[in-house]
Amino acid sequence: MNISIVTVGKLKEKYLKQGIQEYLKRLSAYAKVEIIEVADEKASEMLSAAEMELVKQKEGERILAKISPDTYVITLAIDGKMKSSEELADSLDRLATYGKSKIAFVIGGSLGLSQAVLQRGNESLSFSKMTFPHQLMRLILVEQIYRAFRIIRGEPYHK
Ligand SMILES: C[S@@+](CC[C@H](N)C(=O)[O-])C[C@H]1O[C@@H](n2cnc3c(N)ncnc32)[C@H](O)[C@@H]1O
Repeated sequence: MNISIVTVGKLKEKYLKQGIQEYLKRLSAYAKVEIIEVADEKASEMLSAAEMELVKQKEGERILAKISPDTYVITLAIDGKMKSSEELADSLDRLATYGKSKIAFVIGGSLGLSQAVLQRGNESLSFSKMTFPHQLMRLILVEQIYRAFRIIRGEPYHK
């Protein structure tokens, strides 16, 4: 299975980089996982609603340019569908069974995802009703993908 995680902006914090690298290393036993970063737009605190839409639209175009037509896309959004770790594992297992070998998880920038990206998504996944910083979301996501593979393989992992 080829999994890409399409994200907005460069990851700066060392502690997040280290955590993500650790899970990518562990995941290499189960799948090819790559992180694709697209450039973020400068977004000051003072933007109008129209300007915020434009930021999301521009970032969205960059995201969509990285996704091939045959990719199954899972957008991450606060108001997406919540799943347990077992349900996420089951979804990934089913996708593999039905021949969907290319999967992209998409994390928005500080203002979120554009409508165009949400519409491209085959499903939308929520990690709770809370808002997480997009850079921390990467770490949470790679851990949950790793957990999903351990569950699929029936391998022990702390609860
Ligand atoms: C800082 S959040 C954006 C907040 C923005 N107000 C919104 O509603 O999308 C940046 C990105 O992180 C991801 N994210 C943050 N919290 C999330 C959650 N609880 N569930 C799923 N994705 C989340 C989403 O992809 C979001 O676009």
